[in-house]
Amino acid sequence: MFGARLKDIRLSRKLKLKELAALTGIDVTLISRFERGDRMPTKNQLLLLSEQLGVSLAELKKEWLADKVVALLQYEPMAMEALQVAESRVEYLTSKKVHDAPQLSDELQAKLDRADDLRKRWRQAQPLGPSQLRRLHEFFDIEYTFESNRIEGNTLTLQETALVVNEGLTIGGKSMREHLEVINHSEAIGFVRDLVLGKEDLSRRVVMEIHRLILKEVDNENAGRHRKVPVRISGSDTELPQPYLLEKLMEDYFEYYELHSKRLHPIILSAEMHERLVSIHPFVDGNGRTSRLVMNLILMSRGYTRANIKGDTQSRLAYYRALQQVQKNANPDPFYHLVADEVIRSLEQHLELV
Ligand SMILES: Nc1ncnc2c1ncn2[C@@H]1O[C@H](COP(=O)(O)OP(=O)(O)OP(=O)(O)O)[C@@H](O)[C@H]1O
Repeated sequence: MFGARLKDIRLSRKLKLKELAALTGIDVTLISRFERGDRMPTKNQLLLLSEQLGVSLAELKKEWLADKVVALLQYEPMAMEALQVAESRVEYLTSKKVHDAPQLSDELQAKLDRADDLRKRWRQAQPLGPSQLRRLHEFFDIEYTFESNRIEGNTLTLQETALVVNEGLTIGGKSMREHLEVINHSEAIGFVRDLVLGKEDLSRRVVMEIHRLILKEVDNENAGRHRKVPVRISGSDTELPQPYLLEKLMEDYFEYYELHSKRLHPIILSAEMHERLVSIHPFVDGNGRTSRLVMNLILMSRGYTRANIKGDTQSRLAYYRALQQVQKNANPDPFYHLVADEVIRSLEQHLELV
């Protein structure tokens, strides 16, 4: 217990109560109450006590926090269950170093610098004429829909995707679902573009709306709603959070964004928000497509062009492996590189066409 520990340390330092009070500036009766467990010090008082007693703040704080948890749970019949739930949340938050800025290698920093140079050139090329803009959109939107849906297993070719989106044609031998996936993804790109134009930032509403568009008519019951069942990612043994954790994890997700949106490089931020969303996996289906659109909303709203992660087998496996590196080894580096490479490639392609 905190009080007993505090008293032990004070006595081991051969200090009387009033001596510690004089050293810390904390009232003598208050310190006596701390030691009896009648009162708890504030964070500031904790710091003063640790400094004057020559004991690490972490050591004191551990006892202090444990007492707070006990005080909260001691008369609750569900105390042990609540602790288990809290434990997995805390594990998630600490493993992701939620509040730390990541360390970037020189190689990665060089890529970010290169992307920023290209972005500057892309900005200088603005504004584009309406017909040029339309051609660019047509070209890159179709390619993006094709690749993102290919990752998910959609079998329409690039040409077929273009025919469905541009001409409204139906492709013989392909399911209704595959057609809807193409149309929906294309609509979701339009939604993201409107957000960028209207300067609307990432938010819960935005994520839910992107997801709703992705699953519209394909699975209306789950479109724009969190899953209520446990899920697995096929071919991966990554443990995904139980449904009852989703609300809190999504709250943390948006809190992370708020805390980091102005601190991280936009490419790193977009990679983080992508990876975090797929690792929470809040939806029964469509998590990948939604997360890739979220990543692109972040990039586009900061003046970059879209990162288009490819759906061929080799690229898909590299993408999955990079995600797995974050989930299993808390190593985001390969995923940062992957996103940075795609942003650079995309900017180069856009610049070639203007
Ligand atoms: N360890 C992992 N291995 C593979 N995919 C992972 C992993 N962790 C997260 N994911 C993400 O999960 C997505 C698959 O989830 P889900 O099937 O819900 O999404 P989808 O949009 O329907 O499909 P897809 O993302 O394949 O297009 C992958 O695309 C990837 O973004």
